[in-house]
Amino acid sequence: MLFNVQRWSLHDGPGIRTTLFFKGCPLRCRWCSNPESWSFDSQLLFFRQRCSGCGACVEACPQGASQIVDGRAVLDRSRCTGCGQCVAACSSTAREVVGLDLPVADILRLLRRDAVFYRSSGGGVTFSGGEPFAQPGLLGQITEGCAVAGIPMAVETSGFFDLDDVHAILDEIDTIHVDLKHTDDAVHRRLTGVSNRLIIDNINRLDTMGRRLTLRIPLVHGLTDDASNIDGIIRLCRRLQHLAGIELLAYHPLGAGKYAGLDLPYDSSQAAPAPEAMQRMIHRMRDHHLNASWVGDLGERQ
Ligand SMILES: C[S@@+](CC[C@H](N)C(=O)[O-])C[C@H]1O[C@@H](n2cnc3c(N)ncnc32)[C@H](O)[C@@H]1O
Ligand code: SF4
Ligand code: SF4
Ligand code: SF4
Repeated sequence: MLFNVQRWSLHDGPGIRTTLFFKGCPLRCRWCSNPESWSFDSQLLFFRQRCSGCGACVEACPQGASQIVDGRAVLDRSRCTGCGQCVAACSSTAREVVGLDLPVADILRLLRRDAVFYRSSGGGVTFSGGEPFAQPGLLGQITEGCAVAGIPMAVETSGFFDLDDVHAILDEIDTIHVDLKHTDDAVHRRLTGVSNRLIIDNINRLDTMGRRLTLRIPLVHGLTDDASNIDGIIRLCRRLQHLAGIELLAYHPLGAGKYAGLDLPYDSSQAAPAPEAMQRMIHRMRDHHLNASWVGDLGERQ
């Protein structure tokens, strides 16, 4: 299952791209801008502040998951299956379903239709998410179809996957972006819910296999921008033989509203490091002959 298909994307790899966002992720990064990607199942986003209390969703719901209480709709998530039947009934755009269960043939048709733009711009398809490697069956069928159609492929991954399971898929993918959120395992567990050992192991294995990868670091002030993390990343990167570059991503709060729509808590005190601190990190990495750049909110590179 996907949760979004973004055409004309300019920042998820070279050229003009179509980005496929895969649903489902084993991590829970505190700052994640795509919390609707976490669950592998279809889900309802419910924006309470837009609700007029008309009651149409109560009629439409086959599960009895919606009720009107004090003039506003209340959603019982334990009953909601994310079927989306209430969405069309709601004239206030208070409801939205995330989850696209598209047949692979339709996805490939869409990509082939955009292929003319890939050819003229050096672009292609990018697999993102969520964690694209967490759905190896779907990803494998799409990569197979893209390989036949000659569509260049890129991936944005958390690095948290079983490399042995996805070896053949990786062989088809041209451009690899792997995140590393923190080099300290205990901190990584606290911030993302999982250990970083598999991620670091995969980065090292990909490098040993001769794969050129770009390492991405999301920088959240006070969480991932500490000197020990930057030093740890420098140490790791200096050992890699095929590193294409390091991209520092400054935290942005663009996903904040979706947490409320999913009834998830969000820490709105999170912030990006100051621009001067970002520049210092870049220079420190460059002092170690690493090809580091800063990618801003809108994908602009500095
Ligand atoms: C949404 S993720 C999808 C790929 C994969 N799940 C991962 O984390 O690498 C794509 C990129 O967005 C970054 N990202 C996620 N939330 C962010 C935020 N609030 N601010 C800046 N970058 C963020 C991730 O670090 C990752 O490099
Ligand atoms: S998504 Fe389906 S189950 Fe959930 S509230 Fe709407 S109609 Fe009911
Ligand atoms: S249909 Fe929409 S506006 Fe009407 S009660 Fe339900 S959520 Fe509120
Ligand atoms: S790994 Fe990516 S998609 Fe998963 S929680 Fe972290 S930022 Fe979000």
